Amino acid sequence: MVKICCIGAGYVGGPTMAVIALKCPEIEVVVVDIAAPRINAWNSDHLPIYEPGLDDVVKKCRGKNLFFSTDVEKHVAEANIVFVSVNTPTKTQGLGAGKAADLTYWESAARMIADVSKTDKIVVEKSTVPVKTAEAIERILTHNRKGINFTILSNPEFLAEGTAIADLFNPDRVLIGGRETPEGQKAIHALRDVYAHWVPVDRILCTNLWSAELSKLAANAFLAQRISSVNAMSALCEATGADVSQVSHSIGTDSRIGPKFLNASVGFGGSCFQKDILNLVYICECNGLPEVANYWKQVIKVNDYQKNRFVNRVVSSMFNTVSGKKIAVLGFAFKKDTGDTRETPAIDVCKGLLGDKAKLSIYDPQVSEDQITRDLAMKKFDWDHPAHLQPLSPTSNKQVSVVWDAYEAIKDAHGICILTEWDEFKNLDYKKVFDSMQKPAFVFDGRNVVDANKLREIGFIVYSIGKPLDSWLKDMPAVA
Ligand SMILES: NC(=O)c1ccc[n+]([C@@H]2O[C@H](COP(=O)([O-])OP(=O)(O)OC[C@H]3O[C@@H](n4cnc5c(N)ncnc54)[C@H](O)[C@@H]3O)[C@@H](O)[C@H]2O)c1
Ligand SMILES: O=c1ccn([C@@H]2O[C@H](COP(=O)(O)OP(=O)(O)O[C@H]3O[C@H](CO)[C@@H](O)[C@H](O)[C@H]3O)[C@@H](O)[C@H]2O)c(=O)[nH]1
Repeated sequence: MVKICCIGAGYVGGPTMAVIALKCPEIEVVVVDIAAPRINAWNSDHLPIYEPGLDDVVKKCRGKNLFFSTDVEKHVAEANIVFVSVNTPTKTQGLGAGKAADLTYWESAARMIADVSKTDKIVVEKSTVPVKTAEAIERILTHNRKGINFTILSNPEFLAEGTAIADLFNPDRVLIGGRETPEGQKAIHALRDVYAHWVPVDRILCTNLWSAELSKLAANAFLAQRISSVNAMSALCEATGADVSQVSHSIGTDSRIGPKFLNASVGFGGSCFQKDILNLVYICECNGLPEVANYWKQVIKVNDYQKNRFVNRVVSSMFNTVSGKKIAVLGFAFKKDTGDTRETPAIDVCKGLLGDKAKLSIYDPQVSEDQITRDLAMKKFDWDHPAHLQPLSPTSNKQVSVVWDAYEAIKDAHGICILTEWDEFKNLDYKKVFDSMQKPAFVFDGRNVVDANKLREIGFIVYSIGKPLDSWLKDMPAVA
């Protein structure tokens, strides 16, 4: 029987392994983690992450061929295939701080695999890592081996949060990179056989190790670049009277461009895009390619500009000050259908508004008060971010309340900022909302989810990203 062990029970390890277990009933899958609370949650009725469809998949296989455990060493020792799906955040200190990937967790996992293994293993890089990481990992594994053969593969994950289960069931492609040696090819085939249980073989792409590692960073850079491109256009739309949705639709019908990932927004967030582009920038710099590094860095700068621009729009529209004014923040997660707040644009927007002494009332259906408080207190690494990302003072903490209902957040507010595109924000009773607010009542739609014309008929002053401006907003000072 093939035994798979996955190190790291996070947003990738948990869902990915649950789907492998579901689709491959004859394979035993154990997901291990050093974080006991996370493993306990995976073994409970309240899974540690919110992801549509995940509960069903876990319930179908948990206790049969899917297990969650903190006994990391035992399960790694018993496995034939070990996936490593640990976090690889941006380094915050030392060489490459603010850009390079922090491989501490990866290295410690690799050392542990080398220490506890007694049989040959395929070690699969599931985490997103810098190109050439496999070489370093190979060195760690082979340096410590006692006659054991380790074959390393790169199998980056392309799922997006909020649609993880659908993405895993029906991936555009599965990518497997390996050494061009007989052992490397044999390992590629073994992993391909696992995915071939449900993924058509023509969608399983096999490449060399470095292409697979770099493809992951490249895919995220290209995706994020589309958002920064459309967001840059949104600023120009506001200045000229063009409508960014019409522009996106028009360019998206060109089959070479395609319609997806062209929604203008308050900025992209999530644990991956910024981290992976910074990592790419660092790799380019280390390889003596400053022009290429600067090209990709600009994607992040435009994203910061977009968040900054949104804050400035809010403040300048409200008579150039939000001091003491209640602002309702609807949505804190980085996108809908997830409770994940890593790098959410809401953090920067909230900090910007707090910097101008606003009082915030925040509501998100999936994010807890604890999480929001932690996020707003966290100091962001400042490599060359704009100055609006001000550290939070203890007084500004008192200016934040977190509530469990959108109407409660909105009551008596001067303005509403929609920062996540949760479906429920489209369907609020906006007449009731208007009646409960201070006047003039403002809506700043950072996700273009509301029908701006309908809201204007009710009496709101509405700002939608990249859309023709209300006459009220046109006369306000220029923002940048
Ligand atoms: N989140 C996503 O949507 C996504 C998608 C594709 C790829 N990725 C990449 O996948 C990797 C994991 O991302 P994530 O979002 O699942 O991270 P995560 O932080 O949710 O999970 C990582 C887990 O690894 C555990 N861990 C760390 N070191 C360990 C060790 N030595 N032994 C055992 N457990 C250990 C942590 O406790 C944590 O629970 C990252 O490299 C990320 O870039 C993430
Ligand atoms: O047209 C768009 C599409 C997305 N976003 C924003 O972009 C961010 C990222 O969204 P998305 O890519 O859907 O979610 P992630 O879970 O971050 O997934 C990305 O990052 C993962 C981690 O590497 C990859 O596996 C996925 O393929 C890649 O889409 C979110 O803030 C979205 O709101 C926009 O602003 N406009």
